[in-house]
Amino acid sequence: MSTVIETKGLVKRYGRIAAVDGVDLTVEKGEVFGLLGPNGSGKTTTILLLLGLTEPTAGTVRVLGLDPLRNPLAVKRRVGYMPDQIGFYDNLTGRENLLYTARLLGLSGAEASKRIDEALERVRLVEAGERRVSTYSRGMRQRLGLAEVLIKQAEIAILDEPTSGLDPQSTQELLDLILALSREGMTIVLSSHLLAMVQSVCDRVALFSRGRIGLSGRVEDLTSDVLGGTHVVEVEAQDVDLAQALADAPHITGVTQQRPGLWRVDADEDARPEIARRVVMAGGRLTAMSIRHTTLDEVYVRFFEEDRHHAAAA
Ligand SMILES: Nc1ncnc2c1ncn2[C@@H]1O[C@H](COP(=O)(O)OP(=O)(O)OP(=O)(O)O)[C@@H](O)[C@H]1O
Repeated sequence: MSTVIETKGLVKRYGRIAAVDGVDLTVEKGEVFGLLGPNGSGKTTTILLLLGLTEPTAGTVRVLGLDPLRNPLAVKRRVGYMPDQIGFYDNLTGRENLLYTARLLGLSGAEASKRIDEALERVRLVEAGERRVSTYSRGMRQRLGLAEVLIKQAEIAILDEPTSGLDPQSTQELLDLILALSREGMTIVLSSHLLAMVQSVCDRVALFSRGRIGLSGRVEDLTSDVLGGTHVVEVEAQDVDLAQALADAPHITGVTQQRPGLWRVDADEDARPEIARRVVMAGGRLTAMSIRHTTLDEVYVRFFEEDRHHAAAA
């Protein structure tokens, strides 16, 4: 693996506000890396610093081994950027917009047409490509944004809130497209405040809070480190003390009673068969059981709540 993005002690202050407050970030080639956190936590500012679009107050940034402030053109050539609000010429068609980008890249007519055809096909805008962008939905604009990244043959794509404002189906389509690009070797950095929605596509994530990265790592590792398990089983049962019945059960990392007859069981694998067996063995009556994966939203809430408690106690 080789490191393609590295920041050390990155700080960006706007007057008294530290938008980014000491960020150390490493992204490896071919990863899908998520910058996740609520509005205002410093994700966009971090992205602007990676692209050399704003100057750090302190710290260093290297993108593909280059300092984006000193080599802005070299970085721009090799890194595709899709901002939160993508600017297209609304009166031009999708294809004409891409042609404009291709000209800026200095591509010859034949090469530009070839790349545009391939990109439109890839993002499923072949027919819509002939229509004015003013008629596009938000999802189509986002896909046209990705087409632009494709035309550039970027080594890294940096996508700011790519799924915001999209309906569930368009979100899934865009995430599938991002995964496909990653499988072909493109490194992807994306930001989002919708933690659960993007956790499925990210190899690693960094959770931002107030300009800092509180936690980072693989999603499964974060959920098991912070929550003690990767699965949550909700159990409804009568005539049983579930905490006692599961006391020494394997793979169970926590049992919390939510109300009489209803428990949340944290586990590091699908523990439903063992739970069912133990309820019955203890003479109880199982009335319902459901399972889901733990989400990054839960990790976020738990971690930053503890963080706040520690800060308050200090
Ligand atoms: N140009 C600026 N001038 C002053 N303050 C700014 C500027 N840009 C960002 N900030 C502040 O820095 C903090 C971090 O903002 P940033 O846009 O990086 O957060 P974000 O996590 O990307 O949020 P969002 O999802 O809303 O874009 C916020 O408090 C914001 O108000």
